[in-house]
Amino acid sequence: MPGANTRALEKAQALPADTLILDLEDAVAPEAKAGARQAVQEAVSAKNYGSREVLIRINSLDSAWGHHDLAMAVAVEPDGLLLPKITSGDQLRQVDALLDKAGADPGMGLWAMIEMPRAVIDIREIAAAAQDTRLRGLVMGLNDLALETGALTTPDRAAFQAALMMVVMAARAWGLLVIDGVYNDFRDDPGLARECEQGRVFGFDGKSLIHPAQIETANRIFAPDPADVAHARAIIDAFALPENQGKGVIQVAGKMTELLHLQQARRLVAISEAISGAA
Ligand SMILES: CC(C)(COP(=O)(O)OP(=O)(O)OC[C@H]1O[C@@H](n2cnc3c(N)ncnc32)[C@H](O)[C@@H]1OP(=O)(O)O)[C@@H](O)C(=O)NCCC(=O)NCCSC(=O)C[C@H](O)C(=O)O
Ligand SMILES: [Mg+2]
Repeated sequence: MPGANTRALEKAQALPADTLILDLEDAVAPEAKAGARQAVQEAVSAKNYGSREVLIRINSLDSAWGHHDLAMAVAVEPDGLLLPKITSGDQLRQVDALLDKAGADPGMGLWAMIEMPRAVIDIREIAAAAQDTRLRGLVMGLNDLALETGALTTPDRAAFQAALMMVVMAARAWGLLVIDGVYNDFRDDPGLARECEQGRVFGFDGKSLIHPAQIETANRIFAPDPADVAHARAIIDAFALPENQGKGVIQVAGKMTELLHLQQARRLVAISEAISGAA
């Protein structure tokens, strides 16, 4: 939500979203930047967002506002910073070093917007910064990617599918979370649902949203299916049986089930339990 929109900042206290992104970048006009920074500072300091994770999207450090945004964020300690238009791992290292120098809480994570052609091409190098920085996740920015590439945004996102999958692959290779881009037509619920389904098929952990009306759909589609959770529990129980100790492959409900499926099952159950715990 735009940092300049104080009604949205207030409304966010009751929205059923896992994470709130308070934006100081593209959703805020240049003349409103200082006011938005002040509003975000007050909103985050008040600590009224409960268990929702709070990220502040700061302006680029190359802009007139980036360093002021960073200093404010260090002071109010959000859960993380979302960095726009990242094109290299070194940019993440630079912010990481500034956070350390400013004495930021080591728990404050970094998230990178992947929205420039160079970011997609160099995604492997950007994601690898997870090894030596606070990088926690990647967020697709398809509005900027469309602007930069000239590619058209169609309902099947054909022009972006390769990029989307490259980013998911890189995130998984380096143990990062990965969030799909926004759907601009916030009154088109079937369209949003279709895009959430596609994002889920591609392996995204969730979807970034721009309007409260989009939350229910995204939560429904990205939440684990109860039947899948039940099957995951059956896999965990089956591998725990004494007769299956030391086995690498067993059958569960008629399906070949290997240790990698056990790993997947544990992840699904953990997500499901996190959602019920937060509800
Ligand atoms: C798109 C909007 C400008 C529409 O706003 P509005 O016309 O006010 O919508 P509504 O009248 O339907 O709003 C109903 C109520 O909901 C509140 N509201 C609206 N949006 C939000 C929000 N994002 N968070 C919290 N609350 C919100 C309104 O205040 C109304 O409240 P009430 O008074 O109680 O009725 C607007 O939705 C908006 O600004 N959305 C977010 C835009 C944004 O943040 N853009 C940046 C992120 S997208 C991006 O970064 C793309 C990426 O970088 C890329 O390149 O792709
Ligand atoms: Mg963008």
